[in-house]
Amino acid sequence: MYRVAIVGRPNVGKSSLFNRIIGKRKAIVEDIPGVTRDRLISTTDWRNIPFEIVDTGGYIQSDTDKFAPYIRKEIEKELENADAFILVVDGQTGLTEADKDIARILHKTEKPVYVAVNKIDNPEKEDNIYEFYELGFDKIFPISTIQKMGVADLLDQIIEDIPDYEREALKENKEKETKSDFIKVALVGKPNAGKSSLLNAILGEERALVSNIPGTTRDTVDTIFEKDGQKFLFLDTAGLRKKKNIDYGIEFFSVGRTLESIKKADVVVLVIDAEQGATEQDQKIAHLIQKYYKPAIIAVNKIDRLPKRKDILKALETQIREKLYFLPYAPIIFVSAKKKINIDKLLNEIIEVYNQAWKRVGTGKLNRALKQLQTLQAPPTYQGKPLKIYYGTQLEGKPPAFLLFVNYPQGFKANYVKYLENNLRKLLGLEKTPMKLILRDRHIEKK
Ligand SMILES: Nc1nc2c(ncn2[C@@H]2O[C@H](COP(=O)(O)OP(=O)(O)OP(=O)(O)O)[C@@H](O)[C@H]2O)c(=O)[nH]1
Ligand SMILES: Nc1nc2c(ncn2[C@@H]2O[C@H](COP(=O)(O)OP(=O)(O)OP(=O)(O)O)[C@@H](O)[C@H]2O)c(=O)[nH]1
Repeated sequence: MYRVAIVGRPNVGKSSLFNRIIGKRKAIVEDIPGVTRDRLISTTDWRNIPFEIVDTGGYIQSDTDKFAPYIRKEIEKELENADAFILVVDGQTGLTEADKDIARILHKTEKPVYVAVNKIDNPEKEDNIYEFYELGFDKIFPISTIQKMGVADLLDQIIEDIPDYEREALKENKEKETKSDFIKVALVGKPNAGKSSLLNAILGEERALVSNIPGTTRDTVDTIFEKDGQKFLFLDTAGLRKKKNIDYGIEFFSVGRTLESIKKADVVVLVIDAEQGATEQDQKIAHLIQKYYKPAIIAVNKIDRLPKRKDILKALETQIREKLYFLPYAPIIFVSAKKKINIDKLLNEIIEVYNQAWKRVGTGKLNRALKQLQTLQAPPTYQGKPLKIYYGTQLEGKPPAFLLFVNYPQGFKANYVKYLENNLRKLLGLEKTPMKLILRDRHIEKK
């Protein structure tokens, strides 16, 4: 996903801007190796276009140039990761040496840089932005996060500069993802959920090969496992096979490692402790799964500890669905690693979910479904004109992504897109996989 990083010296209002952009959404801490300060990240959208926004955090509470080395290191890390930058500066203080330092680093990249001159709380102060042209960037916006001014214009410009989605999607596919012999599985979950036990239950008596797959990070160890002719590759199982003694705080949960496994996986198994139900930490991991559009299974472990009553399981399922409402496609399976309950079922579900993620839908079938859904519930109007979906086509690769050509992409509100998504899942047999709907202006095609 397109990633926009907020950078700037301390106290200019980076966090205020970040919070204004994400609104009521939740941010999670992103763990980047080598970075000294926490980074907050959230997926958000503007005019229906999703993107990621990162708050690179404050650096050091000092206004001397002593913090320059830190800033340099942190921003240089982000130069690779982000697709665009918002350089926040303080319009009341004016241009500082530290701003220039940061600008110098940002000039190393070709990626777009937007200068947000913050604390312009009064339109009369807009002239304060001119001195910032010295930084060498021409997209400069007066904003006030406190007065809620200027942020929309800034976001409009950012969105406009995002390269067209289809090209992006195709570029991803060029990395040539093909359906391989192995299903790469990440077993993730909070400490003590039972990941190690579950892996052992899966491996059972059968001898698993522990392999060091070349090209992956040096210290990861993956485990190959084969059952009834289907090969599975369990990712990063070193920590699961040999217990590590890391004391995760209750508040802080390091997602770095988990994130790496999730990114690599074909299917993510999120292990949840049945006695606790879905917790805040599970929610954080689930957000990552969703963010990377990963097929997933929610394995509710330790059911041997619960009384064998249908209503209890039902209530647990409801709690999990509510808490992890943004992963509606992930099947829930109740398992016990200890008593080996439903282990085969879990493996079969991994295969099923994997196959759905690779499913190809014919253009005829897709367009009949789109037509049917528009007839059942017509899209709303936009600026007095009826919205229309002309036709759709599936993009290459997984998970299923559909490009829909419409008259006004910006007019389609989230609830109608959700309606389409939910019902396309049913009509196309994609209930267990994430899916992307990309709305595109039909006229762009002709440009
Ligand atoms: N007047 C005014 N003050 C603002 C505005 N935005 C932020 N501030 C104030 O500026 C100060 C710093 O804001 P933060 O958002 O914490 O700045 P930051 O860049 O994230 O700071 P660090 O975490 O130290 O790097 C706070 O006291 C804010 O209230 C604004 O638009 N106008
Ligand atoms: N009753 C019961 N206990 C289980 C089950 N699965 C795991 N446990 C217990 O839960 C505890 C944690 O299990 P682990 O497999 O070490 O959990 P983990 O998720 O790998 O933990 P970390 O390595 O800390 O991330 C151990 O005491 C296990 O014996 C289960 O199905 N039933």
